[in-house]
Amino acid sequence: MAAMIRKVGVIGAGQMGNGIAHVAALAGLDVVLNDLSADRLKSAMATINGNLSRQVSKKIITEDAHQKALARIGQTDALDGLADCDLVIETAVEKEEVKRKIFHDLCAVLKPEAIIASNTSSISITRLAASTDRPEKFIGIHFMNPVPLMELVELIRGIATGDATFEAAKEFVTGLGKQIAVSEDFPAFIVNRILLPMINEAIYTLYEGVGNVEAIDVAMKLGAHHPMGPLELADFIGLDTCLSIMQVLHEGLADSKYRPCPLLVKYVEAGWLGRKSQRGFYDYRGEKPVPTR
Ligand SMILES: CC(=O)CC(=O)SCCNC(=O)CCNC(=O)[C@H](O)C(C)(C)COP(=O)(O)OP(=O)(O)OC[C@H]1O[C@@H](n2cnc3c(N)ncnc32)[C@H](O)[C@@H]1OP(=O)(O)O
Ligand SMILES: NC(=O)C1=CN([C@@H]2O[C@H](COP(=O)(O)OP(=O)(O)OC[C@H]3O[C@@H](n4cnc5c(N)ncnc54)[C@H](OP(=O)(O)O)[C@@H]3O)[C@@H](O)[C@H]2O)C=CC1
Repeated sequence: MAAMIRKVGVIGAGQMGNGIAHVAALAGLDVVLNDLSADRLKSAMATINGNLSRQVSKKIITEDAHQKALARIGQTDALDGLADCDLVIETAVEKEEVKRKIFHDLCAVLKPEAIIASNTSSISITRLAASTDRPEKFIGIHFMNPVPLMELVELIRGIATGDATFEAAKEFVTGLGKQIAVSEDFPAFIVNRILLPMINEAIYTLYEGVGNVEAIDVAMKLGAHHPMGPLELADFIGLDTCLSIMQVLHEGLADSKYRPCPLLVKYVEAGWLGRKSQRGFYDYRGEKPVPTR
């Protein structure tokens, strides 16, 4: 584990923040999880506890490791609770103005030698770095969902990211037992540059009536051996996040092939964001997910 990274701050206690706190604590690091409300933090701790228990019942970790990891995670609803962290990873919503405001406020309280990272799915690391007081200590550390299960983390250097920051991030990620893929700082990096247009095309396939939700997901699961169908995966990622990534691709690469499907826009406008809001391409409110089209 990177000698200099002992305490990790995580901003945003959503599905990614929970996962990052979970794997960092299991790796023996002290973690401080931040979100806007105490209620959100309480439910995040319950989720992390449940996910650790799942790993105990699958014999992936011991009950002792579960309890020690939980005890390593502190919580704060104020950014100054992160002041003495060695690394702070931002995992708030995929909206550039929200992230820029967080970095501005964080820099005012965070110790100067600390590294700041964003888990953004798509937004320019160079641009986000420019909203901090330390672009040479800023980097993209992009985990995949669900964090405890997925092996890959993308590392993205902004134009100003220093070698020492890159090496410390690499050591941190490797210490979590993850593999690294290095991506240049272009919209949506590697995984989402390839994955999200596929998901968007699946939504066009639904929009144009080529197949219904079930047919599209079964086709890709059994016909292409994808572990989840593209619409099931979109719900899993979050439709708001999928739309934001497509918008960054569309604007950043100025190519109509990245146009977000109007049906995706409509679902987000309805507040049907997938699993996290209980409704998306499937309705999750009953015992089993039911297709909404
Ligand atoms: C958008 C971005 O910026 C980048 C991205 O992340 S893109 C998304 C990348 N991820 C993928 O493509 C995932 C594709 N799906 C898969 O690989 C597999 O379905 C999977 C690994 C997620 C699940 O594998 P599985 O063997 O079926 O797991 P299983 O034990 O049945 O668990 C499934 C469930 O637990 C989650 N899960 C399992 N163990 C977990 C753990 N320890 N912690 C957190 N979540 C866990 C699963 O997502 C799912 O949730 P529910 O039970 O609530 O429905
Ligand atoms: N979902 C995915 O598959 C992946 C997502 N990512 C990226 O990770 C980030 C988070 O995504 P995800 O976890 O799915 O999103 P979620 O919507 O699950 O969680 C985001 C969390 O951030 C909180 N939040 C919002 N604003 C602030 C703020 N100013 N300060 C602190 N917390 C805040 C939200 O609170 P509230 O709900 O109260 O607004 C929520 O708890 C995004 O940048 C996304 O692109 C990266 C890889 C995969």
